[in-house]
Amino acid sequence: MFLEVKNLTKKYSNKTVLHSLSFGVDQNKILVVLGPSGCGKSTLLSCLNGFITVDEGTVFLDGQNITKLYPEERDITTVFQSYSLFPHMDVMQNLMYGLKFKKISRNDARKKALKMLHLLQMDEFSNTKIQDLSGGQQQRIALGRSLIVEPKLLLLDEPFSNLDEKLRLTMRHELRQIQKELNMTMVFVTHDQQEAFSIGDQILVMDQGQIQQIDTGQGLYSTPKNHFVLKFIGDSNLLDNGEYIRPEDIVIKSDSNGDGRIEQMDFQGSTINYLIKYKERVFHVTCLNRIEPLKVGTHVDVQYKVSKLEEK
Ligand SMILES: Nc1ncnc2c1ncn2[C@@H]1O[C@H](COP(=O)(O)OP(=O)(O)OP(=O)(O)O)[C@@H](O)[C@H]1O
Repeated sequence: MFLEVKNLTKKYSNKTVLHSLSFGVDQNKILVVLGPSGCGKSTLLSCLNGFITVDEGTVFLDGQNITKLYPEERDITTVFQSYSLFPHMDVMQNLMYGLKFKKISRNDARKKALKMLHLLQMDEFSNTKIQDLSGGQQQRIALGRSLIVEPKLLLLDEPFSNLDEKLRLTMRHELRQIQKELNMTMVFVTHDQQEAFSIGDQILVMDQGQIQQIDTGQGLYSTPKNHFVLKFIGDSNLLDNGEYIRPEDIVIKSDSNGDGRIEQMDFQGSTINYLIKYKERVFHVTCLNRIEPLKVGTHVDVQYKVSKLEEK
């Protein structure tokens, strides 16, 4: 494993925030750390980049034990939610800043910065002042400034959460393109499961400082290991004994003799969400928008597929 974390524990004045975490990330892959607010995501990143010290455990990067190194001794850069660019410098100066501490000529630094601008699709902004950039453009430059020093590991702490929905989608796509182009290894923190699905090669689901499951997005969705993951990832209709039905696993058809009834209809565009009453219970149902939406009060025939948690 390129990044290997073993039994990492972090306490804040006797309160354990990270409980003996062990996981790894292969080279050139993106691990997404996904969990609710306060579960310890940012603390984990700070343990990796060395901003805080760990109480127990080890961190190996590319075979080197970096657990006790100072941040500047680790070959790791971090992109934050706030862009933390230098407002008095222009785009090129911001990009070239990190290279000042590397032994490369000013000319080579300039070439690298121009190449990075091109990769970020921002060629025409080289001399633009930071305050004249939009939020999305600033975050691109912040990303470029971290990437230009070619760190072994890039950490990203909710980097797109200040951007609007559409830009977030674009940035996710662009990040994956850039990651492939530069062969970067990344740990990306988010509380947004759609973001985790679209970015992560692997997703580490965390709750209260404990790893709940590490898997691909598809793996988490199709085989959640416990109730937390089941409830946190996607929507589901919980039954008894660890059984559940995903909303898309219920098929409804208008049928005046059917024993289901539409209680609510929520039009979403490409999909339609329904609440149906069936056998004295309420179920969430998601259908593709292929037929005319069923009206509240319509009786429906109900077919479904039940899934089961491996652990209860
Ligand atoms: N410097 C600190 N001193 C004491 N407790 C802290 C400190 N920093 C974080 N904590 C606590 O540690 C826990 C984890 O916080 P952390 O910021 O890592 O969570 P998070 O998952 O990143 O949350 P969010 O998504 O809201 O940013 C929380 O209970 C928080 O209150």
